[in-house]
Amino acid sequence: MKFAVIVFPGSNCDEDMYHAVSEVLQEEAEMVWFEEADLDKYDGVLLPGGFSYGDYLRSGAVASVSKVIAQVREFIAAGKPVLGVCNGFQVLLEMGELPGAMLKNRDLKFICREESLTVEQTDTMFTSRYEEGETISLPVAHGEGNYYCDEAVLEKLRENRQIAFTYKNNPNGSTGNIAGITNEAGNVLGMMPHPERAVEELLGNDDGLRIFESILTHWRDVHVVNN
Ligand SMILES: NC(=O)CC[C@H](N)C(=O)O
Repeated sequence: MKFAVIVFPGSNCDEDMYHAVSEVLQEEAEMVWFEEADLDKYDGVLLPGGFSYGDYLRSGAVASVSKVIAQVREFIAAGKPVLGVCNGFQVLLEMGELPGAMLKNRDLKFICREESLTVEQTDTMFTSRYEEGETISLPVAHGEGNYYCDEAVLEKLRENRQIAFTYKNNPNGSTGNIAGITNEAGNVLGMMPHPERAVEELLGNDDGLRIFESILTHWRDVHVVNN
């Protein structure tokens, strides 16, 4: 499986994402500068964390109208997997590919620590390797991680089983304790916690690795023909 890690001016978790996929998952990955992307040759797109365009206007707002975005939309429309982490999640929200918006953290402070999460949904191409209801621990690092949506959207997210992860101890004020959601079609996951920072014991925790393994498992199920 071949992944593109999209790099924007101000991305700072791109190397971690690349490491997670190429060194730990041991699949192909390339760093792709947002102006030079040709996403046709990739099977998965990873939108990494960071401060794209210095979080100018709102986090992810400028990146969401940058050059690569038309191709990301085509990639999503083709049903291929797109994972947005932290700033990547913010970009997907600003694109309108995921419902809701991101506000500043409830306490107006940048939060950088491990958080316990509940895996709410395992029937997705991103979470199939977890147990439903399982508690995992992942690092968070954000200033604008307070996920907001109105009651009607929250209801729809619940009904469609689009809530993938919730916080056990809501650190930022997110509606419904939401830490990560998928799109309706199920091929886009946006999440604030950083799975790429928790993929091996050397990093203190490997709870994030199963997200990448789930994507790979799904891709193999669809593409690898057993003779
Ligand atoms: N780690 C990150 O991706 C930071 C996200 C974002 N720019 C924020 O602080 O909210």
